[in-house]
Amino acid sequence: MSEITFNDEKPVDFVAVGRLCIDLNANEINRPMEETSTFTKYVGGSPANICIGMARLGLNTGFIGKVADDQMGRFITQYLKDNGIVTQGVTTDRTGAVTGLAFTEIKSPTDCSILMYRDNAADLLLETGDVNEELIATAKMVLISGTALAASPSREAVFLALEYAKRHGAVIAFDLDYRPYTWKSPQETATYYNLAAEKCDIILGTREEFDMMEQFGGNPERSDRITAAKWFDYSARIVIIKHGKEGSIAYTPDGTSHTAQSFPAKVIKTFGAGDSYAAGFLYGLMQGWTIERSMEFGSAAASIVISSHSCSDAMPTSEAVHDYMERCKRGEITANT
Ligand SMILES: Nc1ncnc2c1ncn2[C@@H]1O[C@H](COP(=O)(O)OP(=O)(O)OP(=O)(O)O)[C@@H](O)[C@H]1O
Ligand SMILES: O=C(O)C[C@@H](O)[C@H](O)C(=O)CO
Repeated sequence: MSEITFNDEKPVDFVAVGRLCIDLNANEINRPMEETSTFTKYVGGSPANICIGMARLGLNTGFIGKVADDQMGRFITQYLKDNGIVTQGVTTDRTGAVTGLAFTEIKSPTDCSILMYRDNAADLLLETGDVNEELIATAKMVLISGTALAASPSREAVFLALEYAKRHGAVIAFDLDYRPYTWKSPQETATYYNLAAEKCDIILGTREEFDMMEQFGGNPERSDRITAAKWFDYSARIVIIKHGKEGSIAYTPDGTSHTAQSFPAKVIKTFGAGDSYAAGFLYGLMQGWTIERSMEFGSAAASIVISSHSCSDAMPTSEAVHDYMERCKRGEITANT
């Protein structure tokens, strides 16, 4: 068992707060975007992907975010509904803001990048008045995502969501989801990330994301243990540092570390790994599994998503993850990278 317990009387398992966007993933892969003609449209944005992942795994989920009053915004809201996600916390911008677009370039399984169109993006216009306290009050877990801290008024909305989550006893997870393009300076970024992380029970990020938060000093060796230890003086009960294909490590306040290896994958593109890992890991915790078992499940979910063309649409069911793990054990799946 992990140290984390959930209030079983609450009807909603999981609410994510933050960005709802569109991914346009290149259809002609293994080439630069200059040579790509067609893209497939998917719902995107890290917290959206995680929430869709949790819904696919069978949990009751809801979302708090803002969409543009356009075809893309309506597509996103409908997709969430079709996946059984409660959308009462999804508001619509009325100022003419647009939907953030992420064009993904897949040059090779290990060389992927994202070209962002995020000027006047609706998701960053989420206001404090849009944060649905009623929905948060019904949730066992609330997840925030770092990109929503990049600008006002979304930044204040996230801090209010944290306040509501604390008030109503939700477990709070923070996926660092650091995207440099939405921020003005590294110093500003680290300031707000650190302020938010102080309030969270579970913090998930890559080594590079934690490096960004530690830019004011204190961990020159880039030690995962030192990174994690800092947060146990605040609210954290689990800190996970992800290392891509090398796997991941979790720390708990008693100083114990827990590791997970990655699963083999026929990688198409690497983005979406972190989101599917988060969904699988948090789902495992909510089933009362150990941290190791939850990390293993998250790692297998990540391998499935990176072996697929999309992030959101490829989020697996629980049966699909278990099946994948079995097939890996039998040696039926080997890595291509
Ligand atoms: N090439 C890979 N092969 C197998 N598993 C992988 C690979 N890359 C990532 N993973 C799995 O996904 C998990 C999270 O990956 P990573 O550390 O890259 O997170 P991330 O950087 O947040 O992902 P993203 O690329 O979505 O932003 C890893 O712990 C691992 O289990
Ligand atoms: O909004 C982004 O930054 C891109 C995401 O939409 C995309 O789905 C992704 O990178 C997943 O991690």
